[in-house]
Amino acid sequence: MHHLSRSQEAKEMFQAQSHLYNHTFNFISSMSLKCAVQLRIPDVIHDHKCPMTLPELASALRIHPSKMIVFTASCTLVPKNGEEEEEIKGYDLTPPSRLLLNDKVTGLSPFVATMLDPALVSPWHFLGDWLQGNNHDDCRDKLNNSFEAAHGVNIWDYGRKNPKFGNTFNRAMAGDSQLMNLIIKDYKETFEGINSLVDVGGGTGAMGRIISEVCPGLKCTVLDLPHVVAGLPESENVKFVGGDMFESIPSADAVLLKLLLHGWSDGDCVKVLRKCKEAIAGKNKERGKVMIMDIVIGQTDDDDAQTTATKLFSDMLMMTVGPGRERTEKEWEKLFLEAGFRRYKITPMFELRSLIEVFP
Ligand SMILES: C[S@@+](CC[C@H](N)C(=O)[O-])C[C@H]1O[C@@H](n2cnc3c(N)ncnc32)[C@H](O)[C@@H]1O
Ligand SMILES: O=c1cc(-c2ccc(O)cc2)oc2c(O)c(O)ccc12
Repeated sequence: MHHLSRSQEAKEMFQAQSHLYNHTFNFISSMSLKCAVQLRIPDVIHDHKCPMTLPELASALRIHPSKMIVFTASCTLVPKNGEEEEEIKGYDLTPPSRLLLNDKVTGLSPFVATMLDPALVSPWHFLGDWLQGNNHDDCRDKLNNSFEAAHGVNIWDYGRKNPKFGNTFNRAMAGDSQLMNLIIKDYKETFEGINSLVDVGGGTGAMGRIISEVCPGLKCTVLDLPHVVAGLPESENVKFVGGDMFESIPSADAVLLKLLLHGWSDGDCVKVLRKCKEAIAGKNKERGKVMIMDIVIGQTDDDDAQTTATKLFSDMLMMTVGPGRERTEKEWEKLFLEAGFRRYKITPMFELRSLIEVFP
């Protein structure tokens, strides 16, 4: 084929156009992933027990084969080659799509579905106006974030008023906690000498149950909003308390804050941390500590580009769905000192999460 030679300037413009369209269409990757989760494609392939051809998959999903191409373009499927180089035997699961299986140990399908639920996506349409302080509804008081601009209430009141969303959100967070099953044993000594633990904002208790399985003597109290913990089944070692962490936190040897503080402003974090300090003051002073499992920006020098980008997306997300943000070590340290703590220790746990132990 004969190409007319283009000027360098025109070439750069068309490359720029392609780049721009790529960013514009990036949401299609997310939405294809959401659709794959909705259709339970990972479970269908897993249940088939060997790679599936596109016609087999299309038939199992009751989808026209021509429409299957969209899923091969998302990260959920990988082609398995046959003997001939060009021959594709079928499609199999990738490591990320294995995490989407409805499995007891891992299970991130609810996380994907919730993060891409219209309730969490619609606030992005309000971001520009919210950043400039232009609220659509003049009658409303100052709105704290784009979620409030979109829905008129904060995410927790929205979850209370819309139980379907609230339950989905809680399942998403429980799925994130389930992954801790893979490494919790490595952190057993972190809980040594601790007889009681309060998991503040612990949702439906997934983390409490995981910890109590590896530390059988440990009594765990899960504090969360009353509508979140109402009617949840308790066990000998995992109990629930409905309340408000800004008002009071039950006393214990240690307090756990998993993915909690990143959802709040610096001022709110300092208030919660002061309440945590009161909660651990009375008991086992030697061992008393706050254990934070959260994101640290720039955690290690060898954070790969994808991990860094994911943390920065998360920073934008926290600003959009709430008053929160992700923090660097320096920013975390400032909160601890302001709340009256003296010392902390950061241990990177895995790509997206660190354990920060904070001592009075
Ligand atoms: C992002 S979720 C984290 C859940 C859990 N820690 C985890 O990692 O799976 C934050 C939790 O904080 C709870 N929460 C929000 N405001 C709260 C408050 N004032 N007092 C207690 N819990 C609260 C929410 O209901 C939610 O379960
Ligand atoms: O909607 C969310 C999502 C998260 C979240 C982000 C990144 C992760 O690696 C895990 C979880 O956390 C939230 C949160 O803490 C909050 O207060 C409100 C909403 C969300």
